[in-house]
Amino acid sequence: MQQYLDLVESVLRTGTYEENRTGVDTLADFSQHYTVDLQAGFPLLTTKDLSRARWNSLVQELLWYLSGEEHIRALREETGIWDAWADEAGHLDTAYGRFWRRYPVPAEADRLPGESWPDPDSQYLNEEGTFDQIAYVLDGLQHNPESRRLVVNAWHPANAADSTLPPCHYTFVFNVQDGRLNTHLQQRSGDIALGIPFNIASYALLTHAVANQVGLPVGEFGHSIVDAHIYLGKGERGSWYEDHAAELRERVSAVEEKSGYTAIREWIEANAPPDPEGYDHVPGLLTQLTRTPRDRPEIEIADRPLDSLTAADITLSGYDPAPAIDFAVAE
Ligand SMILES: Nc1nc(=O)c2c([nH]1)NC[C@@H]1CN(c3ccc(C(=O)N[C@@H](CCC(=O)O)C(=O)O)cc3)CN21
Ligand SMILES: O=c1ccn([C@H]2C[C@H](O)[C@@H](COP(=O)(O)O)O2)c(=O)[nH]1
Repeated sequence: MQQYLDLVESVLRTGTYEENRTGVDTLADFSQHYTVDLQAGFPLLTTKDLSRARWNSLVQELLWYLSGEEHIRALREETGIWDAWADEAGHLDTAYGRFWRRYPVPAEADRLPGESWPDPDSQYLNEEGTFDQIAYVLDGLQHNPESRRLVVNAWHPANAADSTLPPCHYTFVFNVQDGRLNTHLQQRSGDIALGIPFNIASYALLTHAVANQVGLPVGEFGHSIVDAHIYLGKGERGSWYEDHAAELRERVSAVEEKSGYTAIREWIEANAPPDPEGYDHVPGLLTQLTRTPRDRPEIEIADRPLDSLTAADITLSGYDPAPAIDFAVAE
């Protein structure tokens, strides 16, 4: 997907050196946006291999969001990608599905005069009194597809203020135009090497699943990322970039052929302190920039209700990626 390579290149070309809570410093760029045509194939990156365990992690993560579960007890049987942020019992400070499917609604006594809230027998309310945003948007797409209010919000300000990991992808909107289902995602913070490839594929998959459900063809995926960043490594490796970010920007800006990215990688490996664990994502992303995106794979999702979808209902075909690249996750 060329849009991903353009994003990587843009952060390398204009990003600035920033510190953050993880202790792994970043090169960060403000406000990135792109759109992807979902009719032109499924946007699973082909410039690195995301098949097998990685694809399974991605699919299971989306099914977990849709399950509405606030814990990862079932998810962690399938993948370890959320383990570092959960406690022994599998609970998280913030779980996407909890807010997608069970957004808290004020108790009657806490409602202000004149405010509108659903009737107790509303089809969107769960038995516990929470609001099912997915049921709301599915119903809207079926009965009122021209609506411009088909928003799902994972951000609860009071939870976010206290959480160790508030949602990164925090609001999405379905928007039907020209008879096609578009999805726009708003993300406050994006880990370009690890999180973003998952986020793109995950929301593309969600768009296909919802499109199937409501009988619409897929349209486009639009993605806005506020703090788009590349992790630079721990300790001395990370701080090496503080003095070399400007030179990196110049070198990337001057590249004319893909082989130029290999030369920058060699310059880093020859000069920067070692990074045995792979917390520096720049070399692996430069490798991806040397690669040409291949034809996109296709996705097929069995025709069954969203709530009963399993991984076996989702089939990826024609995926022919370049070799895998390992990146370590900053916690
Ligand atoms: N720094 C950071 N980046 C993230 O992308 C991220 C977080 N933290 N914290 C919460 C979630 C967890 N997510 C993650 C966590 C790990 C991988 C990861 O390690 N991916 C590997 C392979 C994973 C596998 O074995 O399936 C990859 O190569 O894509 C991806 C997304 C996305 N989020
Ligand atoms: O879906 C996700 C989830 C997380 N991320 C990344 C973005 C940041 O690198 C970290 C979160 O750290 P904050 O300090 O809370 O921003 O996780 C992602 O890219 N995609």
